[in-house]
Amino acid sequence: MIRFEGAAKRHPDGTVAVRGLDLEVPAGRTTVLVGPSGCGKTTILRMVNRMVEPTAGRVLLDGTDVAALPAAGLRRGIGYVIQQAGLFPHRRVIDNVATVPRLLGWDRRRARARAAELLELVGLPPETARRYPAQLSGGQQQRVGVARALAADPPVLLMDEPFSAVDPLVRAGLQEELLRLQAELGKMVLFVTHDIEEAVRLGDRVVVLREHGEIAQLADPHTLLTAPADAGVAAFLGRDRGLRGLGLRPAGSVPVAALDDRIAYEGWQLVLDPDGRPEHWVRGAERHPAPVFAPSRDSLRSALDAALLAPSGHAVAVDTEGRAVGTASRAAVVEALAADSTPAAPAEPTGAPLPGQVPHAGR
Ligand SMILES: Nc1ncnc2c1ncn2[C@@H]1O[C@H](COP(=O)(O)OP(=O)(O)OP(=O)(O)O)[C@@H](O)[C@H]1O
Repeated sequence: MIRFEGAAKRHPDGTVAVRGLDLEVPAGRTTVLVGPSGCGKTTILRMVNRMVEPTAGRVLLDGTDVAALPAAGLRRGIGYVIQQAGLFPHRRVIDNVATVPRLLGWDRRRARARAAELLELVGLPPETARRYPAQLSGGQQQRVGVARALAADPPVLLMDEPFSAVDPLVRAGLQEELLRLQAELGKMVLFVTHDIEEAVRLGDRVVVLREHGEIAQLADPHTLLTAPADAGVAAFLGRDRGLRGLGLRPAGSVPVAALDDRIAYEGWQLVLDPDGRPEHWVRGAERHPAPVFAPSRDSLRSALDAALLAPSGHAVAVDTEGRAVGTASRAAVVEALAADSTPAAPAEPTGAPLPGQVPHAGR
């Protein structure tokens, strides 16, 4: 387990990158740090392998303060994957992957055999082994980066935006591969991304950060999407951000409940204009716009946006004329996402989807 105890980083110029983080990263699971640019994600990740030393607090790895461990040895025991893979350009792919085993004193033959095994594990054809990194595609280079990080079978993998430099299709393939690998290997993965779709897809737990590495919410993806902690998190999940893959899928599968005055929308009441078009959600003196989606025309993305941004937690479904026909709760939208993303699986009769099902919503 990795444990951050009041871990903070203040740069010499006074910039506070991370104000003081308390966080536990459990073994065998994938924990994703997500948040806007500059919120401190990379800084937090690098505190683990001592590429950044905290200016206050500490980071414990399985109970030992990493500051007490020699940096080189610590890093050999932690896989590290970065954007653009960071491969050695003048070494062949096989020798890139064999680097850490060689540093650990393995003979060349054994290190190369292990490297060949790993290239296969990450889905690279054997002929890529003899090539140089520049002779591979971006997606293949990222796979080599993952193979290299796994070479010494480290219990911990740090991944810093590892897939953000490749196009969306390749990226989806790499994410798929990581899910498969993780199901097989069960590493302690700490993964950084600014993409909420990637976060909910890969994470067993998602840590939404705001400025200075402050935790806005820590939850499994299902909880995050159905019960964002506050308006800031909802806005981050909602409009303009991530979950783009959902934009291609129709919202027709979202179950819409009939409008009913008796439903308590957490105290909010929906106000319609004389033609039946939604105007506002009103609660006492509070008044908020009522985000809508048209099931016949809009995407799941629009339905999710509307549900996340509605103060009542319910999106208003409208017909093609914009008249309200019913409402859909956040949970209903998220369940539609989960159902839609697992068409091949036998249908679960009832109950909320488990964490781990919903994260694959982007597929
Ligand atoms: N050497 C430095 N000196 C001063 N400020 C720094 C230094 N390195 C990073 N920072 C600042 O610390 C903050 C956190 O940086 P960090 O790279 O951890 O953010 P991030 O969330 O990973 O961002 P991004 O998503 O853009 O990569 C930023 O405001 C950044 O400008």
